[in-house]
Amino acid sequence: MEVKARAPGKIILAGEHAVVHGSTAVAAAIDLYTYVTLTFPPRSAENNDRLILQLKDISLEFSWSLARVKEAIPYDSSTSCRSTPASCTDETLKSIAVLVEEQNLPKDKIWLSSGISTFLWLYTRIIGFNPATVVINSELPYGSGLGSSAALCVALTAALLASSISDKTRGNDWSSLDETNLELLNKWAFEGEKIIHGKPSGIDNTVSAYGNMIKFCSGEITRLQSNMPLRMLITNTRVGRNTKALVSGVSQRAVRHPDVMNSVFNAVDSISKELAAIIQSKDETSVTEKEESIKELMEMNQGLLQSMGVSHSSIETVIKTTVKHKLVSKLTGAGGGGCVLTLLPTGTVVDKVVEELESSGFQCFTASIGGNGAQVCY
Ligand SMILES: Nc1ncnc2c1ncn2[C@@H]1O[C@H](COP(=O)(O)OP(=O)(O)OP(=O)(O)O)[C@@H](O)[C@H]1O
Ligand SMILES: C[C@@](O)(CCO)CC(=O)[O-]
Ligand SMILES: [Mg+2]
Repeated sequence: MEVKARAPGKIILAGEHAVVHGSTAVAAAIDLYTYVTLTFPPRSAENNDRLILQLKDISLEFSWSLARVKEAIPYDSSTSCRSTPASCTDETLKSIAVLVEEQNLPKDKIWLSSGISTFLWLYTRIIGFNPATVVINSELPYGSGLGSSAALCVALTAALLASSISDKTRGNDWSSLDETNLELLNKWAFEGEKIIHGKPSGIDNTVSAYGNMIKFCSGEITRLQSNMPLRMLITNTRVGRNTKALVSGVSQRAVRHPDVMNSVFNAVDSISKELAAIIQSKDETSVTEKEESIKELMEMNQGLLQSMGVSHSSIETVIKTTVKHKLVSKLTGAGGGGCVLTLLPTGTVVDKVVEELESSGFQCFTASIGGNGAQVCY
């Protein structure tokens, strides 16, 4: 039996980091996906005692004997049920880390360890100790602020949950999960994100699961309906970074300067709320006026992100370059490198700015904003 699932990456239009501390943030799905294909071998097959993971786009394969996995991951019946998402304990995570170490990841791919640990946790909790081959392929740059970790957790969980849904309509079309399964999927994906991010807010897995555009605050989701054209240029600085470390850095700054950081987080909250209101507004305000307001909000958000300590010289270079072309930019996702968003007001011609950014070694692309969430195909 084979099940396929896909989940999109995302951009955060406003509110990253502050959202971890209870502020509002606004995020949208983009049309770049992570794909997961799950195949269960027939009982008679040769590899029916193994769990195999293939990362297609980076040409890596991992394989565990199920007996070894069973031995390493403590079995606790209270946490091994598909319908009750649970957190991975520190003890279990240590055992899983040993299973990952045994695969001897190449030194330059050590950053994949948390993703592989998350795979083992989600797989064994949702499916149990059954043999399968899981193939993962992603269109998203890894660790660049476009939610590669969340797309992995959401697509993988979608495939795992879908494999045991009895009411399957077979065919080649992608279909969304029903609300109940979507809610369950989002909870499991959040547990996966915890392994990769440490202390995620849940916004990345939520927008990847539900798609479209959302306003998110302390786990509360408001689906947004955009009433204006919204085009963004995405520039990947190609500077690698790690969301877990950046989130932890902001938390440490908040411990050192609680009053200042609370004011910063409150300001971000207001920015996100105002941005959501502009995007949804159906009043008489012209698109140009709305775009001017969004520009200013993005500029202020970037300033506050800088004061949280998550900007980077490469991000500043992108911002300065786009300002020369009268365009406004902000980092998106965790910062520290990764991707930068540049608002493209109606009628903007991007050729010149893209040329200048790419000549500095950055990679530019546009993506359609606010599309599908998680989908499955049987
Ligand atoms: N397709 C994948 N296969 C295996 N591991 C993955 C995959 N995608 C992401 N990961 C894991 O997620 C990590 C990157 O997650 P991280 O949260 O740091 O960045 P991001 O999600 O791309 O950006 P952001 O969180 O800012 O949106 C990688 O180091 C890897 O461990
Ligand atoms: C930096 C952060 O706010 C967004 C990462 O895309 C972390 C999170 O919300 O989990
Ligand atoms: Mg992430």
